[in-house]
Amino acid sequence: AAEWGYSPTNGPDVWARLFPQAGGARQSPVDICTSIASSDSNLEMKKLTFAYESQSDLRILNTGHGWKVEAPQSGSRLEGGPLGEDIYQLEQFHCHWGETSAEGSEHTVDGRAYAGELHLVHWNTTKYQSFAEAAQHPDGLAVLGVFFDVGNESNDEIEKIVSTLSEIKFKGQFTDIPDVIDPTTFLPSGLGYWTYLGSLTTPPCNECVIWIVYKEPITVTEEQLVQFRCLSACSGEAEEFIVKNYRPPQPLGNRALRECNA
Ligand SMILES: NS(=O)(=O)c1ccc(S(=O)(=O)NCc2cccs2)s1
Ligand SMILES: [Zn+2]
Repeated sequence: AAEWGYSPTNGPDVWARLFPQAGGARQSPVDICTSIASSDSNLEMKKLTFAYESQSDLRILNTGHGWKVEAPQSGSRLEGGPLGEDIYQLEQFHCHWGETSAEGSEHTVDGRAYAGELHLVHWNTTKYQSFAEAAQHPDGLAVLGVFFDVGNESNDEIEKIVSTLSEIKFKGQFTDIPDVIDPTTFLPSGLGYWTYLGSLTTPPCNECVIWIVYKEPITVTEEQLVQFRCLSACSGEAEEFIVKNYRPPQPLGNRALRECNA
């Protein structure tokens, strides 16, 4: 079967042919129209809380669509906010970027794209026995989205990722990140967020994600994004750089978009 990707022949506009869910009514990402976001009082009451472990030797993989850090953290907990009474556990994190820093995020805010977007993927361990099972249910996954702004300060935690990319230039390659990674450091200082019910933003586009998108971006440098774009989408000598791997916004439809100004 033809491999999905982000080019005109295998990109977001044709995913629904191979992956029917991609044409569903609760797809992600979406454009966050700040004027329709409703500040929902009970989000304020149930504070979103997270607790992560610092881990070293996490495996980073070139998936052919970007890099992904496998971080199954049985000790991590994400709960509260829009997550009801369930506890979600970190499974992996990855990010999306564009050919230039004028684009790259998946979610947009009042039509504005950021230079990239980090996704911390969690699954509902209260209700489900595995990540794969959770991904088959409407409340199975919770993904924290963090926007990237380009600035002069290099992001030290992202630098730990960047420093391994030369070892995983080709699709299928993986290596261990020697540095200690603390996922908390990826989060912005301001913890206000928007939340809505959506999907995976890549095939199979399962409609199983409770999205939590932080309002405040974190800063990375242009050089760090340039390094992301040097990853190859192929496993062999042929070089096809992963210069963009974001899905454009999908219709919000009649979904509620809520905000919490933590
Ligand atoms: N951009 S995003 O955070 O919405 C993700 C897209 C894919 C993700 S996954 O790596 O968790 N695979 C999901 C699965 C594949 C098959 C069964 S579940 S997370
Ligand atoms: Zn993602």
